[in-house]
Amino acid sequence: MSWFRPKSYSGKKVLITGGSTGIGFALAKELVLRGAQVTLVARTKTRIDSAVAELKSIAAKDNLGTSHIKGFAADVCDASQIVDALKYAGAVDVLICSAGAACPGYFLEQNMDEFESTMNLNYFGTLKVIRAALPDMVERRQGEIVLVSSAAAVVGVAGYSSYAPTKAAVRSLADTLRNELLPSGVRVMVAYPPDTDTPGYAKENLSKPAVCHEISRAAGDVLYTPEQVAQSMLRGMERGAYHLPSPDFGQNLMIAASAGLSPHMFPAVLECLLAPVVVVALWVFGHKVDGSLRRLACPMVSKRGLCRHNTKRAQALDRSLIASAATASKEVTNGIPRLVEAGSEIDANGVQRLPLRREGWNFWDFEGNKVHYIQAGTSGSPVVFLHGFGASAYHWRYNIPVLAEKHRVFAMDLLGMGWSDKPTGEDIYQVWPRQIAAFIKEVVGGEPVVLVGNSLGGYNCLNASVTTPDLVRGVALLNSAGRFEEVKAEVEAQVEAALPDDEASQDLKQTLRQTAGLEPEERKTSNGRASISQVSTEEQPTLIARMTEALKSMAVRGSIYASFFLAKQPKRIRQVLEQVYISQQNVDEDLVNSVLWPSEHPNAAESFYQIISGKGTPVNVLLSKLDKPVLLLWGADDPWIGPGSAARIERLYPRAQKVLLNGVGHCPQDDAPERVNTELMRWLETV
Ligand SMILES: NC(=O)C1=CN([C@@H]2O[C@H](COP(=O)(O)OP(=O)(O)OC[C@H]3O[C@@H](n4cnc5c(N)ncnc54)[C@H](OP(=O)(O)O)[C@@H]3O)[C@@H](O)[C@H]2O)C=CC1
Ligand SMILES: CCCCCCCCCCCCCCCC(=O)[C@@H](N)CO
Repeated sequence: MSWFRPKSYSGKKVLITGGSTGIGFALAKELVLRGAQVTLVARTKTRIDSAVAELKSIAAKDNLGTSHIKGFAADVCDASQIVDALKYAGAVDVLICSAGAACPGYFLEQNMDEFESTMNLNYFGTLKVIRAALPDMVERRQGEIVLVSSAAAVVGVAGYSSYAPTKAAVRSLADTLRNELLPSGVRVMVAYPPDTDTPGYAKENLSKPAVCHEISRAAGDVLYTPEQVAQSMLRGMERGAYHLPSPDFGQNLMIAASAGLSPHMFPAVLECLLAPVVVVALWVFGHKVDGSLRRLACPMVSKRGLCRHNTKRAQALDRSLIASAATASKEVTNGIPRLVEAGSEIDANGVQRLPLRREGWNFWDFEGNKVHYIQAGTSGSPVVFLHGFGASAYHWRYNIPVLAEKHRVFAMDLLGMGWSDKPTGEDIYQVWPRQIAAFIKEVVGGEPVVLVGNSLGGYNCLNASVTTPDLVRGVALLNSAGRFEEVKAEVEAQVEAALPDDEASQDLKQTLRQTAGLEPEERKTSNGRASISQVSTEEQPTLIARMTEALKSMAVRGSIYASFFLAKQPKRIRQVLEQVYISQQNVDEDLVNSVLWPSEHPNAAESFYQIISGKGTPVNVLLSKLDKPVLLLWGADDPWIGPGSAARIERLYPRAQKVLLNGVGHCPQDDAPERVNTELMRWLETV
């Protein structure tokens, strides 16, 4: 071991998989500062490009060369893409395998798919890259390989059953490779990061079951920065360590204590001295974790008379454990991929409804984004529920169990809201119709559905029915939102009504439309938000005008962000809900939490901004293209989108059936669920 002469990475060619974000990117920054020639590999080109640009600016600031900093888009699960990446990078001196992910959940609640894909990415994605890069290293009798395992490999954190074993496999691979390559001159290292504040960590938090949080809490709830983790790792790499240290001293001791025959992290003398302390500390910590797990599972234990505590959280956990165990056993017997079917509970008034689950129900991948949905019912025609602004699939808590008796029922979280991902690239109003169509095809199975939407969800139902009419049988709109260009549309209707629908009248209609300023009707925008700037590009704006525009949009974004941070307080959420609900008792803690929890996502503010500032095709334009049975199920006492809006839709789409619900507010499905269920079921029979 060269304790006194740290290894230098200056001029070394380093390839980092998963180098575009998180720990991989932090390592890249450290290595660039040490003069290394870094190539990043990840799947998403745009993120690679911005990472490379940032690395170059870091290097430039230190007067280091930037021409050897580059990136290549490749999937580590695909052997041929790996070969291409290695060809692009050239002979690699240091290979760091950081691409990986975790998708926590209860063992019985996860799909087989999640176990397989996580093993595929974390273990085989590491193994395949090493296999491709190694022959050249062996031939040159030099090279370094860093595998990224996790502290979870050693602790078996509850809730990580699809993840921890993949990291244990990575560790074991490192051990065997280290031994096998000992005579070859190729050096192997392995790292065990603690919980680290990365995009990957934010994502896994969305599906983390209560137990995981419980263990983090027992471990002191420390979240390290990727920079801290990368600096520790590099210190270990520089001094020639095999087990690379993490910034968490306790976890390092634990890794050291479980290191078997491999060279330990601490000098043997130090370990001998610390051993008694470590043994006791591990024992204490183990008991602490077991204790919190037992407390969580308490209501189950209580049935056998062992319980002392009975917290609300424990009850919620218990419900979902029991429900999932029941469905899991059903699914395992018929051998089909498992789905978490929504089970129901009974509310204070004796009405059936879904329990709220911190970790959500099912997740499905749409264009690389995680989409959350709830599913119930095994037969009957499919119905898809779409929630409104700030809400989630949970907003259909009273409707799903009832409709599931006669239908296959689905409720999905629109991207940007609920438990679904919050992407920040493309205009969200363009993404939603694609998301809905893909959901119907991939999750529902392609059979056309009836869409039921509330508020912004209603708008999305309309939009999807027009963009992919083949996938939709009918639309129920509950106090649906969306802007109108009504004046124009009404003139248009008058033009249509005034003249007969024959060849001869067409030219005259055209002229009338032009005089009324109706032609061209739609501005072609590739992205709804572009419409303002697009107009100004046509007019060749002055520099001042452009700057004012930029400042204005910054100010708007700033104030919307600020209002988001104010709005996401539980008290505020409750206030707003109480404003728009008539049945105040339905504004309960679960409902508030279902709005609050998703707002804790790091991208939530940006999503909020994009949804508020985005536009999308006006409702009247959508209605003019619509050809489906429509039910307008309208809370008549909605202070936001009152019965006037239903009347407008009726005027533009006379085929619509309208049912006004007196004494009902903006969210009829949750405000007066029984009436909504009855009306919906009745209408569904006729569609
Ligand atoms: N953060 C944490 O708390 C901990 C993380 N770890 C481990 O550290 C490593 C890095 O984690 P973290 O920084 O949080 O991860 P991030 O999710 O922040 O970054 C993951 C990186 O891997 C890339 N990646 C993901 N899938 C693939 C793929 N199939 N092919 C190529 N690249 C891929 C991502 O880019 P793209 O999506 O564009 O492909 C991104 O660059 C992982 O192995 C993780 O398991 C270990 C312990 C704790
Ligand atoms: C001397 C005794 C002290 C013992 C301390 C033990 C603490 C154990 C805590 C385990 C935490 C596991 C984090 C894994 C993070 C991870 O891999 C995911 N975040 C993946 O992204």
